[in-house]
Amino acid sequence: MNSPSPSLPAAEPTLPTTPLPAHAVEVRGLTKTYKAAGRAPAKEALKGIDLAIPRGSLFGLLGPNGAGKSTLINILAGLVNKTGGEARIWGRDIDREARASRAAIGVVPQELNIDPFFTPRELLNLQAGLYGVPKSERITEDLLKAVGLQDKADAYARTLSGGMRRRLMVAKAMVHSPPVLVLDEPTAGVDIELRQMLWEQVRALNRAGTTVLLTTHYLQEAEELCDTIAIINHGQVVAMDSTKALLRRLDSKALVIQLDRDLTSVPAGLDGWQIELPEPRRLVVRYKPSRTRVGDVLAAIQAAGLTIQDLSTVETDLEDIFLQLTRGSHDAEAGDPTLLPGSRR
Ligand SMILES: Nc1ncnc2c1ncn2[C@@H]1O[C@H](COP(=O)(O)OP(=O)(O)OP(=O)(O)O)[C@@H](O)[C@H]1O
Repeated sequence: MNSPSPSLPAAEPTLPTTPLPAHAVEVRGLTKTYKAAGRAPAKEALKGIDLAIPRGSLFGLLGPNGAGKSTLINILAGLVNKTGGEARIWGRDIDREARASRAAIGVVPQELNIDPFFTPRELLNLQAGLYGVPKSERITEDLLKAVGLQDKADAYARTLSGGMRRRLMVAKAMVHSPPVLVLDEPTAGVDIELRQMLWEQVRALNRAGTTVLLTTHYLQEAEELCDTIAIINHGQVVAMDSTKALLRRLDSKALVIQLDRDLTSVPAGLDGWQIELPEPRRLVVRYKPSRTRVGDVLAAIQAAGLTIQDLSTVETDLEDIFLQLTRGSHDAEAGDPTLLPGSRR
């Protein structure tokens, strides 16, 4: 497979020239209530979302199932009508300047709905036509190259592999050179190799100037790829910060202690600690570095008559923060925040 080229078509838009906005996307007090239908009651999917996505960022939108991510993206893409609030894409209001705001965004949906009887070149030209891009301004060949599909430019889409189809979808979303690209769960269900490749492609697009907004269920994906992250839960933003700051925010560490003998339960002398015994010879102690010194933890272990054979510390990761902020909202994802190292992914 060809690697996507890092040199992608310039992302700065051919929209009427006004000063570049500080924020590629700005959302204020956005609400959405789906009306009651049949027996289904009305559903307040977004309850006043405020979001500011810096121009040039690689922004991750995280949240458990049903948090409102798709609703938010679909409102930005002009596919769902909001109930209240405001949204601007590249400085263009989605109501008052609907055409301009839509021209500023490209959306890669989760489903790979590609017409199997078109070739990638035909498909991109067709899409460019839909966006009214004149033939002389089309960037079909650049896009095919950028996503590593120039060799497949004239092959029927049905003969493309899953990975190629995904890359074609990214190219399709870029035909009108939008400065903002939205990817809905870009690597859902893809294998590790393809995921790495798609990440590299997303990074390349971002380096070339495109602001990227992606939703993901994979916390590792957000942690590795995104410079800024918003976590939404029950239709509200519960955290928005740089990935680094978010990771610093949780004052928590885990000490993993290997013992010299098997235990059947945590010794009574350690009752006051947040402690678990995932294996007969392994204790995991969670503590707050701002309040507890690691020496105190070790002293307590020794005072309980245990001999430490080996130990290591585990830093907080995004999963801890996610679980802390969305705890109780979703059975499958909001489990015990003291999930043990090694049992997470
Ligand atoms: N067309 C609709 N009519 C009624 N309710 C809807 C509709 N679309 C979404 N909802 C509800 O709105 C809430 C938010 O859904 P949304 O799809 O935006 O969440 P999500 O975060 O994208 O979840 P997922 O990760 O599962 O796609 C959910 O409770 C969902 O059931």
